Amino acid sequence: MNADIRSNALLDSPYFDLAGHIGNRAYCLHNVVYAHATEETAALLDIGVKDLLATPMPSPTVASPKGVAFNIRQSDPKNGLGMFAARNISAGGIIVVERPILVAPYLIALESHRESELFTALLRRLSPETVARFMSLANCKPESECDMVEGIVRTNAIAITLDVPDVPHPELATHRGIFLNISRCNHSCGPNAKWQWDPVTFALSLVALRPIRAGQEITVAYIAPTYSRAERRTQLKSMYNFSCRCEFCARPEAVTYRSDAARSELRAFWAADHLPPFEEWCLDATMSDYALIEAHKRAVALIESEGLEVLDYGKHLDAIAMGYGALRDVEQFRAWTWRARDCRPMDPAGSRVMQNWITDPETFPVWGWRTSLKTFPQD
Ligand SMILES: C[S@@+](CC[C@H](N)C(=O)[O-])C[C@H]1O[C@@H](n2cnc3c(N)ncnc32)[C@H](O)[C@@H]1O
Repeated sequence: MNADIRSNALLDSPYFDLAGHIGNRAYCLHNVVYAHATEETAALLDIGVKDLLATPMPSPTVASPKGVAFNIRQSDPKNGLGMFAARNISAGGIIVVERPILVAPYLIALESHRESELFTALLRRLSPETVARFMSLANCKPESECDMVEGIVRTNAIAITLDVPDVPHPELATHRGIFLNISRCNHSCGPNAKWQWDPVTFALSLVALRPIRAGQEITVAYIAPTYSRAERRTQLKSMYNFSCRCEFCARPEAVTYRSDAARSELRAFWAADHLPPFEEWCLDATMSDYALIEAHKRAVALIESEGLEVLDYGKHLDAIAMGYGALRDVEQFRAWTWRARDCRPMDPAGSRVMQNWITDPETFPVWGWRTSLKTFPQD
């Protein structure tokens, strides 16, 4: 393979300088080796990138739940197959942890090969069962655009970042992976799950963003969901060739108008200058006691109405709890810390710390900061 692609012997060194070789890439086909696992992954990698990856890859730090939490079956007929909850799943719960079957750079500096030839070469390194499952995945691309293998990759690839230096060349870390189960998740503009990639263990977790009832479809967002309905639909059509049929796109026009405004407000929420930093609010008596708390509560309300827990929901809950802690409001502090703790069931260490704060609020690191520190600015 390398003979046909531009090669550079320098890249074969594990200590090579990643910068400076952008115009002279050499790739290799590589089967990733996992510790204590039999999953198979065929990867097309820059040779230098391959040498920087751990081998064998360590075991995932989070495991798939005991007993299958999902099944794959027909969704709305026009949406094809989808992933459905096999039992009730709580917010923050792991639905499945999966290794990719194929990995390739997001951008491949090709001189003579077509992408589809590279993907076909990768498929030859996998078992017939895995190849058959790959070939059964959805293909949204017309034949006039690309062949079936490339169409399947382009329909199902999920962006992943490898554990290699990405400065000043982010493309060296930026890759795409194909996952046999998680690829079956359909898109929603108010998704109830999200992808969480761990580059160190090469594992993708699917995590619930809010409680999902048994039988409900599990959805993710293929694109940033804060754009307007019209913008989202244009993007989904051009990237994945479908007209979104999620419940948020199906809302009546008047609701869509409010929804677009809410999403735009959420997109701007963390922008610089929008809110004073927490320490500044603690010190400045000219600001309302509730300035920060009310802003974050509004964001929480907008997120809940739009189904956008994917947008830092936990960070807003933390900020509200912190605000009440700084004001020494025991009751509200406990209530919001409880909520912040409940959206992190997979973080036992963090949950324990929060539980201690609920039991004894005075141990919260910024307890009473605003009530004891706030001063009026001097002229
Ligand atoms: C990655 S696949 C998802 C799984 C796919 N439904 C299957 O049968 O394997 C992406 C394709 O699913 C369909 N799809 C996903 N989300 C959809 C939605 N919200 N509305 C309509 N079609 C959707 C589209 O055909 C899209 O190109």
